[in-house]
Amino acid sequence: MSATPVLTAHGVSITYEVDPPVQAVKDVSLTLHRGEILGLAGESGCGKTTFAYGLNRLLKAPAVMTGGDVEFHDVDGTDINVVGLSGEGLRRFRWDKVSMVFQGSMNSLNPVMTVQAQLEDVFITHRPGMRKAQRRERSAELLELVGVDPNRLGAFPHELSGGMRQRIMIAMALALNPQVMIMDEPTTALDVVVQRGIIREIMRLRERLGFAVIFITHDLPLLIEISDRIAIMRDGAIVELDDAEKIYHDPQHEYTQKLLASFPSLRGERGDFVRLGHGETPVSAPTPSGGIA
Ligand SMILES: Nc1ncnc2c1ncn2[C@@H]1O[C@H](COP(=O)(O)OP(=O)(O)OP(=O)(O)O)[C@@H](O)[C@H]1O
Repeated sequence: MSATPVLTAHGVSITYEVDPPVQAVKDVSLTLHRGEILGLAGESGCGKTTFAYGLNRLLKAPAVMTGGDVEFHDVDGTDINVVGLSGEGLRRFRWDKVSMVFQGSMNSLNPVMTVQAQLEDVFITHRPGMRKAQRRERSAELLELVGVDPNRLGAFPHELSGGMRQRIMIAMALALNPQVMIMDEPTTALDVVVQRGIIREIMRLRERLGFAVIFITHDLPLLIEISDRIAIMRDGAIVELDDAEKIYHDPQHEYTQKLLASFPSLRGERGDFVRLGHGETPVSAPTPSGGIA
């Protein structure tokens, strides 16, 4: 993992303009480094999703960004002011540079279109120069990347399990080789075994393709295992941000300590959840030092 920034948020504040107004995000600053997994943890309602939407310019009324900047530092050296994007610029930025996977995204697949048609749609919209054969080839390659048999390209969403559909959403988010993926509770709706399989896949893909991840969940034990750094959010603000190892062994903020204490399962070795299944041999997972365990 490098210490080169890929996405920077400065003093982001977001309010839902309802009566009375809800200030959901309060002056949040955060730097995501190229290739890192940054976990964002906090109780339900603390503002994680609102902040993630703000990062990717996905906020809709009544949510308003009342302050702050978001900057994307492209691999080609260009800095993009995300808050200032609109129209075509915004369309090109989303999915291409920063993509997003949500908890419920597996249900947002179109029920009357095959997987193939939905993957190809991404290319038709964003890569109009691509020929049909190239689109097909890339769609098959993407399914393979996320561990789904390319023979399933002709399937409709209802013919696939929840885990497979979520993998397909991850394939779509990967389609244009984004430099950042924002994952908001991407596996929460799935059972633990399927969840572990998908998380492992994300870790492997990250190793292979080098994108950075903002991984949002209230599941702190999971974040401790997979993240390089963790930000703890409470009531719209980040109260602590540090290396995962430090958050686990030496949390500074009282709220972080409380949050950790609320997970009695946090007793095993860091990495066990992802690496060790029932009787399985360990697979590669990043360690806090950035190496492979
Ligand atoms: N459309 C809305 N109108 C008014 N308030 C909202 C709206 N959406 C969210 N909020 C409020 O904004 C705050 C932050 O919500 P947000 O969904 O970002 O939290 P979260 O940490 O992602 O929670 P969860 O883990 O449950 O998804 C909460 O107080 C919530 O009630």
